[in-house]
Amino acid sequence: MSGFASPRAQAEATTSPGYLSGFGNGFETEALPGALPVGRNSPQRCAYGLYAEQLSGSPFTAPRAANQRSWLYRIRPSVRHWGRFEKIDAGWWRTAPCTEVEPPIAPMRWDPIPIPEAKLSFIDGVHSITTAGDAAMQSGMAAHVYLVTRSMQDEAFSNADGEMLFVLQQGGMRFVTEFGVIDAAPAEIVVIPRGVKLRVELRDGPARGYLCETYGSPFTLPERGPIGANCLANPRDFLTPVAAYEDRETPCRLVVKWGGTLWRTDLDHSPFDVVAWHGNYVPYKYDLRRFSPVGPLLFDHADPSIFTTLTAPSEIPGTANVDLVIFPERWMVAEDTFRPPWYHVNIMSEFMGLVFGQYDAKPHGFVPGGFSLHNCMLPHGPDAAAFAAASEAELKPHKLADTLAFMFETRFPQRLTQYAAALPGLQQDYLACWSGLRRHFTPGRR
Ligand SMILES: O=C(O)Cc1cc(O)ccc1O
Ligand SMILES: [Fe+2]
Repeated sequence: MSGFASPRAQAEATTSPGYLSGFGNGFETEALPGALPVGRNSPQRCAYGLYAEQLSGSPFTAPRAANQRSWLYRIRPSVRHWGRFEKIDAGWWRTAPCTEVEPPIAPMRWDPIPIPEAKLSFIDGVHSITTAGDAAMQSGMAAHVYLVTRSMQDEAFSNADGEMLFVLQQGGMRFVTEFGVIDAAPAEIVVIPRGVKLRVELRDGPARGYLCETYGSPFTLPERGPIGANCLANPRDFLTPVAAYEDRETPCRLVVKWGGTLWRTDLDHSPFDVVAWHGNYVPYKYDLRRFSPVGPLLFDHADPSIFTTLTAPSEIPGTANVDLVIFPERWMVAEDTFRPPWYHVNIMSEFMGLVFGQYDAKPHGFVPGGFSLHNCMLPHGPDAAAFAAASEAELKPHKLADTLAFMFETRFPQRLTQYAAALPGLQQDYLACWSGLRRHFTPGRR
C-alpha cells in the first residue's frame, strides 16, 4: 500500500485538490520541492535546514498491520514547541475515570444542546456527556458534544489522552493540523490521531457536533469477511491532507490535554511548521454518505455491526474499545420482517446521535443534534409508535431516505458526567416512549 506521489502525481491521484486518498497508506507529501529526504529518514542535514522528527502512534514493535508512525520535516522539533506549562480549567471536558455521577440504571435521551451566544473556541466548547474505561490505562472512551462559536486564533491544541473522531452535525470546520489542512462539512467525520496538533476554525457560522475520544488503539477499518473486497467504507474515500506549513514567528498559545488535565504554554512561533512528511500515522476525513451499506436482502434484520464504519479494537477479538457504526440512507426490502431494530439488551453500551433526518426506531423525540445513551444491559428498542407502524406496514421495498444516525458502541459501561445529568434537555419521560407497548398475547389464537 504505497502512497508515493510526487507533487504533480499527487494532484492527479487525489479526488480533491489538497488531499491524498487511501486508508493506512504510506503517504508522502512535501510543500517545498525536495524537502522530503529520498530513500532515508534521517540524513545528516535535512533540506532547507529542517529538523527530522518521528511521531510514533504505535510501539516500534507493533505488528505490521498495526504499526503506525510518520516522519515530519519541520522548522523546529516539537521539543521547541514545549514551554513551561500551567494547568488551565478544563471547562466541561471530562476524562475517564470520572465518577462524579452514579450512572442511572435507565436508558436516557437528550434534546440537542442549543449553541450558546458566548464565544467558545473548540477547546472551551467540548462538553463531555459520557466517559468509559480509564485514560491512564489507554483503554476506554468518552463521548462529547462540541459547541464552537469562534475560531481558534494563534492557538494550537493537542490531545495526548486519545485519538479524536469528530462527527460534524451543524456548521463546517477547518482543521489546520501539523500534516496540512482539512476542510469538513456536516455528515463528514474527521479523525485526529493522538498527539497531533490542530487548530479548529469555523467556516460558515457556529458549529455543533459529536466527538469521540478513544483512549486505546486508533480507529481502523473493520474486516469485511465474506463481504469481500468492496463496500462498507472503501479505503479510497478517506482523505489525508497534503503538507502545508506556517512560517510564522508570532505568539501562539499551545494547550495540551495530558492525563485528563489541560495544560497551557505560550510560544513565540507557530507550531504548524511541518514542511514535508511521510508515513501512515495521519489525520483524515471521510464523508459518511460514501458508505456503501450491505444488508438483509430477503428477510430479518441483521446486527448493526454490518454498518461498522471504523473500529478501535481492544485486546479481545471482536470486542471493540469503541466502534463507529452508522445508520445511513438505504433500501428496506426484507419480506415478512419487522424491519426496524429489534428489541435489545446489549453487553456493549451504545451512545447514539443523529446528524440529520429521522431514525426509524425513534421517529420522534430523537432529533438532529440530540443524543441517547443505552448503557450496558439496559433494555431498549423501537418506541411504541415505531412498533405499531412497522407491525402493520405493507412490506414493499421502501427507502429510508434523508437520514443519518450513528452510534459510538463501546465494550465499557459509560459513566454520565455531571454536565449531562443536569442538562435541561435531558428527557425525563424517555421511558414513556415504550409505555404504549401493551401486551397482545392471545394464547387461544395464533
Ligand atoms: O437503535 C439502537 O439501539 C441501535 C441498534 C440498531 C439496530 O439496527 C439493531 C440493534 C441496535 O441496538
Ligand atoms: Fe441498541
